Amino acid sequence: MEKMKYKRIFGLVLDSVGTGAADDAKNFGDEGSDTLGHVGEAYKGMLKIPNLQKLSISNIRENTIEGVAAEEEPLASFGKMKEISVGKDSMDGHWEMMELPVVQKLSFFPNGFPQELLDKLTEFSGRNIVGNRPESGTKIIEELGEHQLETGDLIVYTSGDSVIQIAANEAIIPVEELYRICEYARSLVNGPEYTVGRIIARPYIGKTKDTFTRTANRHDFALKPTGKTVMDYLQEDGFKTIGVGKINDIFSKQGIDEGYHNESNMDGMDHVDHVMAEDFTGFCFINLVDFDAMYGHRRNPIGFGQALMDFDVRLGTVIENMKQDDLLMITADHGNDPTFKGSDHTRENVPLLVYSPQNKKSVNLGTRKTFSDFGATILDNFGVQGEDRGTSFLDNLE
Ligand SMILES: O=P(O)(O)O[C@H]1O[C@H](CO)[C@@H](O)[C@H]1O
Ligand SMILES: [Mn+2]
Ligand SMILES: [Mn+2]
Repeated sequence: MEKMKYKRIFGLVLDSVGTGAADDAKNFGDEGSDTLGHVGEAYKGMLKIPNLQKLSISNIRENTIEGVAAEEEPLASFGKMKEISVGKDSMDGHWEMMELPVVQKLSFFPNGFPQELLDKLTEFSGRNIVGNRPESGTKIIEELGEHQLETGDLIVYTSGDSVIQIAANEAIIPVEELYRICEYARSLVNGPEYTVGRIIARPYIGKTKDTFTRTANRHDFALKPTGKTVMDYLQEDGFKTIGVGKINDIFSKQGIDEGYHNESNMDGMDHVDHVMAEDFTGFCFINLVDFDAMYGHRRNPIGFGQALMDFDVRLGTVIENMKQDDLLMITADHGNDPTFKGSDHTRENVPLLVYSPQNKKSVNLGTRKTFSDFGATILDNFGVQGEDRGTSFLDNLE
């Protein structure tokens, strides 16, 4: 293939690592949110992310991240991306990156779920339902977990996203049973009346409210992609597609040849190291979810910063291991400012860092009009025709 500039492309999504309120943040009540900026402020100059810094994480911003200087000679090309999908959840963000922006109306449940849905869940599972409101997942198990241990009731809750989340103590509702209930819930909300982005199984362990801990058996049952994605088109043309972490759930495995489940960010980076040692031609799409699930939603800026610093060390290894014809693109799927009100995602622009050892220059890629530019660039590289919903920046990279 004559045009193929890069043989392997690694797309690395730092889940929820946004870089400042998007211009439509007001519509979401998210004006003033800035995940990276506020994590930097919480660290008062002590946030040490030298590899992200080298790649130019502060160069993309109007004000640099505290303690992280803008580089004079950055290693990567850099920019930001703006989201056009109607929501600010992981599914919206990742689908849009793969040229499938979510423009249909999804169902949200700010006042709890409709009774008919709850009745069906009870009938299927033989269990009563408690919760039934938007809430933080760790708060709701603290509140209702002991009740669940006594009664076996299901804890069903939502958030600002289009989600039905079901929390279940593994000791009393086995994970397999929980998954079956979630699959059933999935079948109820694929439209047209209710169209829900994700059903999320939230298993946890522990005997008392102070010791309840969620486990890595979390599983997301997303809406099936409503059309073809960049990964489908790559696969059809014989290029290899690999999903690491939540990617597999978010696309219901559609368009993915080889998938890896992550136990944590560090486990995810182990998978990345493993995949990098393989010889393939194609695209590896990676999601690291701890930033979001463990620190963003928990509104814990110190934990968030530590996760960034831990990731940064592993990023150093990735950079060292990259081959001449590899391309690394680092971005995020939405924001989740750990200093913001509430516990929901925040509508932010996301960083875009694009690095290859073969590139000689650092180019400012500006603010991309849609996350789909990410996928368009991948297709352009491999000479594959897709939906043309984004603008490739391949030719900007030198
Ligand atoms: O509070 P927890 O259970 O982590 O849930 C959060 O995780 C979901 C998926 O990102 C979000 O919609 C938010 O509700
Ligand atoms: Mn996400
Ligand atoms: Mn989240």
